[in-house]
Amino acid sequence: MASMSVKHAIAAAKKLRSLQERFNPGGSDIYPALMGDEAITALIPSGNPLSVHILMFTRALREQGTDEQYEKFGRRADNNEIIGTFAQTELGHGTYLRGLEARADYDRGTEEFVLNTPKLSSYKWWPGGLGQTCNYCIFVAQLYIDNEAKGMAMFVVQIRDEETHMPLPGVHVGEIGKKMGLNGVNNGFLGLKDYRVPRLNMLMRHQQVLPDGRFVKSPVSQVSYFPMVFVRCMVARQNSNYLAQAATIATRYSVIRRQSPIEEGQPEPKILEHLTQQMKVIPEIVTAVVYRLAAANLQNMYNETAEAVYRKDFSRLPELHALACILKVATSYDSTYGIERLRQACGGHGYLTAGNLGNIFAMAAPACTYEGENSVLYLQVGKILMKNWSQVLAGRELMPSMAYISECSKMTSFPQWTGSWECLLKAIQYACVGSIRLAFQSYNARVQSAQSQTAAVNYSGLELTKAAELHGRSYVAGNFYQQIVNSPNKHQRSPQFQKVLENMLELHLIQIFFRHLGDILRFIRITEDEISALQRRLEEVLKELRPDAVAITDAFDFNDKILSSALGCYDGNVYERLFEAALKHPLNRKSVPDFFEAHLKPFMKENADNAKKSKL
Ligand SMILES: CC/C=C\C/C=C\C/C=C\C/C=C\CC/C=C/C(=O)SCCNC(=O)CCNC(=O)[C@H](O)C(C)(C)COP(=O)(O)OP(=O)(O)OC[C@H]1O[C@@H](n2cnc3c(N)ncnc32)[C@H](O)[C@@H]1OP(=O)(O)O
Ligand SMILES: Cc1cc2nc3c(=O)[nH]c(=O)nc-3n(C[C@H](O)[C@H](O)[C@H](O)COP(=O)(O)OP(=O)(O)OC[C@H]3O[C@@H](n4cnc5c(N)ncnc54)[C@H](O)[C@@H]3O)c2cc1C
Repeated sequence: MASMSVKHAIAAAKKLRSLQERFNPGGSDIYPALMGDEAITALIPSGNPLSVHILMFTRALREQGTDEQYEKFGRRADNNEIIGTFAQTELGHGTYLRGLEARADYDRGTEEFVLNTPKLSSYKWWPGGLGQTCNYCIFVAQLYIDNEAKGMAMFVVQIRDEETHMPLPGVHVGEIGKKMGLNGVNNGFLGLKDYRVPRLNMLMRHQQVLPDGRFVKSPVSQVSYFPMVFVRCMVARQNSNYLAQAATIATRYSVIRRQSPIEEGQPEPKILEHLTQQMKVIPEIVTAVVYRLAAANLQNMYNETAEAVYRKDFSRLPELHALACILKVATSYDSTYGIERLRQACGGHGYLTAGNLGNIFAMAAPACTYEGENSVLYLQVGKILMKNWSQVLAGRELMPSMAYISECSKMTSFPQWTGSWECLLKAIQYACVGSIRLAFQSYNARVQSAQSQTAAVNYSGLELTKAAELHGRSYVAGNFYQQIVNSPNKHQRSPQFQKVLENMLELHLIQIFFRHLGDILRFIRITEDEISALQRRLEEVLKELRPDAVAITDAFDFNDKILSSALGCYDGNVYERLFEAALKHPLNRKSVPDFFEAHLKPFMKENADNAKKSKL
């Protein structure tokens, strides 16, 4: 599987090169890489072994290395002359980066770093492509000078000979084993023993070690985390894509499959005529659209921030970090749960490999873990919200994506309930700010009672993650509302198209309202009649969107090869394709399976003989 994946990945990487040249000659725009990676990823159901090379290795060399280091290593990596990965996570640590055990000791006598993974738990473990594909890596280690820890640093390390691909002396490298999915990615392990690299193999754009061993600290230590921020932005887009693929499959199947008359004596309808089926499928279509728009926004913000960081302007880093965390978590959670809901909406056939929904789930699900485990990132955002609430209390302005927090903090009560879109959006934001205030009271009380910040974060963790989740909902719903209601190109849309978009906004806001009704009722008084009115509107907007469901998913424009699903094929010949796939199964090559003579027949005969004996 790994070699097939590498073959496909190389073919797609060549396509990526032509995309890059067509869309952005010589540029470093992310979109061709994004498209290329999506194409590669979608065309290789077992995952793309070059993904981390494309997304992290090349980018770290460009953003963390000096111009000279880019010339030496980055250009060859961009040109796929060398293939690398990003080796940060260890067998013993993934989340807690300050606990990483791999070390780099500076030897001023030879102007080299001596790299070691001192214990088994220090082995790098998980990096994509590390097992067999890569001959280089970015090796993340704790930097030591005269045995004094200086923090994390990144090193360009060659792990295999470029001609023979043999592991180099001092390198212990291999595959970590079968996974739930992505088994074409050859995630690997790496141990280094007294492995020496020249001083100039440490990426030194932001921090330096001088020949005499003097250390020049980075102006902003967090800039070394920047490669992860990019991938979190990527995950937001990639996972909204996975959800869109699954929604396309389930929608097409739901207008082919007929089951259970709605009226006695009537013919069996398409299953998408059942209201409960509409509630399983249509909200997922809308969620895919909502996150694709949010991810595009985030990507633009990433590009702007990356250019600023390149100019040593780090001012936008904190906001990008917060948004990248919140969107990575929200899209990976919602896409993973949404794909499983869509699989279930396809009944038994949804469980067949020929439907491909299981594989799309297996591709989407690990994003809840990699690039920052989701609940850890929610806690990270919770901490940032605490900091920003202190700013609100001090009357200071907040970053643009948190401006609503200041506005809501000035409201003494929630205005008269109208049920309008603005009202629904404000209700979600108001509940978020109420949750932030409560979390802050708990967190601050703990800090005031002499608990350390880290301990206070831990013991306030449930309220911090709730506040973070609602902040994510507020940001995503607010972005969608702006794009539908206040977009500058709204006038270019046909009235019919605008109506479909507004129906999607109506559905998204009502769905989020009902999902967080408990959180909202904690801070806002809403009557039973007002809630029942929203229930009616939910049923109504599902009915309104039902005729557009296929057209919206067709507009995602996934061809049959990308969907790779007998349930979601464009021509709708589901049963013929399911049967065709079944007949291809190896067990159908013979009428009598080999196990009959070897196992089944003796087993049945032994039981028959025993039955006869027991009658005698
Ligand atoms: C294989 C896939 C195939 C197909 C799919 C194709 C495409 C799909 C897209 C992507 C998938 C492709 C590849 C994925 C491969 C996966 C790679 C990895 O997983 S790489 C390893 C990822 N690891 C992590 O993310 C580690 C998580 N941990 C952390 O980030 C930090 O430890 C944590 C943030 C939790 C804590 O940071 P720490 O410095 O220890 O402490 P603290 O929280 O106090 O923060 C201090 C200070 O720094 C600020 N900060 C923290 N992080 C960042 C950041 N990233 N950027 C900017 N600022 C940051 C933090 O806010 C705080 O600031 P203040 O001091 O409070 O001001
Ligand atoms: C498919 C895949 C590809 C990957 N590719 C790469 C790669 O290319 N390069 C790379 O370096 N890494 C890679 N990783 C590793 C990934 O980054 C880590 O798995 C991830 O960062 C989580 O760390 P961990 O596995 O150590 O989990 P842990 O951090 O041990 O998490 C286990 C549990 O502990 C909880 N926990 C941990 N810390 C805290 C805390 N402070 N507060 C509360 N709860 C906490 C977590 O929430 C989680 O529930 C990959 C992983 C996967 C699954």
